[in-house]
Amino acid sequence: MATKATANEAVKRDRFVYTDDDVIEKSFNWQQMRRLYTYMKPHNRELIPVLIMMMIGTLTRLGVPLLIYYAIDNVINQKTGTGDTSTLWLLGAIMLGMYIIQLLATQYRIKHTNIIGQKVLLSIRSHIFTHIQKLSFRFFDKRPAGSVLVRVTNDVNALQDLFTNGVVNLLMDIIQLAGIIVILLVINFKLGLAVMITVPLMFIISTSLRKKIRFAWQEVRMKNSRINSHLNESIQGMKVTQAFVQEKNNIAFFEQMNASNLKSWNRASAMNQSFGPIIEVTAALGTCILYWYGSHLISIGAFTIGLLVAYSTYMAHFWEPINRLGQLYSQLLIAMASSERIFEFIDEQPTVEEKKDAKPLPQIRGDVSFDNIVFEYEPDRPALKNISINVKAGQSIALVGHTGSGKSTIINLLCRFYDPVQGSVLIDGIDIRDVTLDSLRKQVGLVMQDTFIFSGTIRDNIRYGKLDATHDEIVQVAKAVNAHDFIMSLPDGYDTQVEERGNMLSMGQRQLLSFARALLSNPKILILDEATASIDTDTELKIQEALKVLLKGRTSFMIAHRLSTIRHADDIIVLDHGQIVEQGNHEQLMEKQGVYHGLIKAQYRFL
Ligand SMILES: Nc1ncnc2c1ncn2[C@@H]1O[C@H](COP(=O)(O)OP(=O)(O)OP(=O)(O)O)[C@@H](O)[C@H]1O
Repeated sequence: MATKATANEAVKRDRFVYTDDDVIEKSFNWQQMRRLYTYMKPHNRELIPVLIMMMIGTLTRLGVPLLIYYAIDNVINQKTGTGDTSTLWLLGAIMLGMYIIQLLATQYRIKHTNIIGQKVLLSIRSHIFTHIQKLSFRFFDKRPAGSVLVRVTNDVNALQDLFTNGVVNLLMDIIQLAGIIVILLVINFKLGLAVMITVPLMFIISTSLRKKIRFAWQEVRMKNSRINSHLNESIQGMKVTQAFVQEKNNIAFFEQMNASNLKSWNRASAMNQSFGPIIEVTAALGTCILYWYGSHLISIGAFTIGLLVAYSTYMAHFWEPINRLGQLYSQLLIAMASSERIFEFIDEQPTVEEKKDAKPLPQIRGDVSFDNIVFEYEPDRPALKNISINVKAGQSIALVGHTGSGKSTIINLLCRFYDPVQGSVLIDGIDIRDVTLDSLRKQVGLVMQDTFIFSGTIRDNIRYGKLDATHDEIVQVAKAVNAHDFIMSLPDGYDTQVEERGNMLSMGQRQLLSFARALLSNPKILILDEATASIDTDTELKIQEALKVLLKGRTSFMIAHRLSTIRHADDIIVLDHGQIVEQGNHEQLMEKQGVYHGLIKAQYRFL
């Protein structure tokens, strides 16, 4: 039965709300199974020796009790307890040989099913990762980074058991179980039937108890993931927590979560512990029937001691396959939910797609026009309304306006992170929807406000703009944008390792690095999302000088906040609620005493 892991439940206390929207189990679905199998298919050939080894292992396991029966009934004299020693030695040696074969076959099977399983997981993981690289911004708008991460890690890992053990074990268990049943029935039909009363019993107990145990562990997992989310949030927001003196509140909440987790763990663990004894009692019931009815059959001469021993050995092997089949069922249900989420992801198509006949954008001059653009992120909530802008190659454009007025949206459309609902964006007169995404984005450089610094060295970070750049080229661009001096003052110069997201660098330094990165990639069109954070006048001067170098000979679009940047722009576009309300250079707009004049005056008021 599908289990919605309390989808709408939320842990709620003060500001903390965590929803559990993860469905851990789903009912069995053949179509999905078939789709999962496509990842397994390329490894079918590798599976053949594994299956052969599995067969050898199972057959030897089934053969051993028959040897015991033969030794007791045909070699050992039951009155004197003696027998033909050489035959007994021979039987012992055969049995030992069978055990060794069984051991080797099992080792081979486990090792190789694990290898194949890991290969399958690897191909699923890389399929998802490759797919993510192609998805459009619209997709990421809807999903927090965490949920994307979970797909690549947890959901793929959840398939691990199924691929490493599930498939081969299923076959092995069915063969072993069927083999034992057939042997027991052939030897003595009535006794076979009598002792097999325990089989359905074991199935029922195993599936119903396991279901309860599964749910109990799911609760533990859910609570664990809540704790992880809370931990993550707490660590990321530590500065804010301490600044607002919320530590005590945080600790209390964490303790409450921890206590609840422990309670669930104790419950699940107690259930787990009860599983073994209950099954043992059921198995003992089978043994009782065997000895009671078996000894009766022996007394009337219809059965032998050797067969009785063989029967009890077989019955000891009953439980393993039943147990594993039950486990496989749980694995399957979990795999259904995980694979559904994985496939939902893989089926997601990029909204910004390259046309089939898209051609590479030729080397551009840098003319840009927005032709009557209408755009909306959400239906019926236009973010841009009838925007028309014409920019000549080499001009610098400043986009200004209140927050939410549509500045970043214009930039998003120019990079083709989204497509307009109406109108078109043209570069050198070519509609950007007609060219390949690669060739477009290679010629449009983007310097973001939140400069992303990857973990690695300073040199690697600059080189991100042109992977084959030489050291000299890197130093040259760093010098040109005034970044060289600060880089050389770092412990290892260009080889200094910057930690994830560049926390060791100041805002201004990060911005200079991103300028160097952009200059190295040498795009004809440059987009600059100017950082708003106040930086000291010295750095501001450095940035201004760097900007002059950077913008030379390029068409530039700047989301500008600093007056020093705006003043020098060839054209200033003032946006309000997704519309252009004013356009002109600084002097013209100041003279007009309109929205721009108001914005500039407001900025001065704070200076
Ligand atoms: N990913 C998104 N999904 C839905 N709506 C969005 C998205 N991004 C922006 N918007 C909305 O579109 C409008 C324009 O946003 P945009 O980011 O272009 O403004 P902006 O002028 O760049 O603002 P800021 O100066 O604060 O960066 C806003 O109303 C915003 O709420």
